[in-house]
Amino acid sequence: MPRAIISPSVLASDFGQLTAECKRMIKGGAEWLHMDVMDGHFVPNITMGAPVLSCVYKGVPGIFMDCHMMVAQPENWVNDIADAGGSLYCFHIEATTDAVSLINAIHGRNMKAGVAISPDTPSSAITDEIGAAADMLLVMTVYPGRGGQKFLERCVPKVAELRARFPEKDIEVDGGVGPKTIDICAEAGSNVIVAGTAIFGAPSPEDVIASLKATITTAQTKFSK
Ligand SMILES: O=C(CO)[C@@H](O)[C@H](O)COP(=O)(O)O
Repeated sequence: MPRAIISPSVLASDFGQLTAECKRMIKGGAEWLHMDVMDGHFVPNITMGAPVLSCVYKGVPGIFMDCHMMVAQPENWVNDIADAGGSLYCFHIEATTDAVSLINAIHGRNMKAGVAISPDTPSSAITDEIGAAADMLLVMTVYPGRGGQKFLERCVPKVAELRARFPEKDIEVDGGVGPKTIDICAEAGSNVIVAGTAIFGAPSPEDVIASLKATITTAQTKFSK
C-alpha cells in the first residue's frame, strides 16, 4: 500500500527563509519538500535552480527534495540536480520525446524518477512502459507556473485512471490542494500531496499537514482491500 506523503511546496523570498521553512515543515510532519524549479521557457515564471537547491541541502542535510522540473529539455539538468542533493527528479512528459531514457538517466544518478502531466494532457500519455519505469506519477491540478491557483477538479479522474493501472506507484497531486479538495484526491487514489497556499496560509501548518495525511492514510487503506 503506498504510504501517505505530504510534500509542502516551499517558496520564499530569500535563502535563509527557504531553509527555515524546510526545517519547520519537517518538524511539522512533512516527509518531502516540493521544490518548484521553473525556467521561464516551459512556464513563464523563473524560480530556482540547482545552486539554490544545493544550498538548501547543505542547510538541511538529508532533506528529501521532491524536485518538480517545470523546464524545457529536462534531460539537461539531471546531473546538476543530482549533484545538488535532489532525491526525486520529476519532469513533464510534454517536455521530452524519450521519457524512458530520461527515467533511466535519473535512476543512473540514484534519484527517484517522476513523470508529470499538465491539465490538458491525458493519462494515456503515460504509457505502460513509462509508468512501469517511473517511481512517481504527478497529476497537475492547476496549470504549472505559479502557486495560489484554483483546483481543477476535471483533472481528478486521471488520478483514478493511473491508480487503477499502477496500484503500487506513488501518485502525486499538485495545485490548489488543501482541506477543501483533499477528499476527492484521496478517494481517487493519490498518496502524495503537494500543498503550498493551504499549508503556508494556515495559522497552524502542522495541523493542516496532519489532517491531509490522515485523509490519505484512511483512503489508501480502502485501496489495499
Ligand atoms: O508547481 C506548482 C504550480 O506550478 C505548485 O507546486 C504550486 O506552487 C502549489 O501551490 P498551491 O497551488 O498549493 O498554492
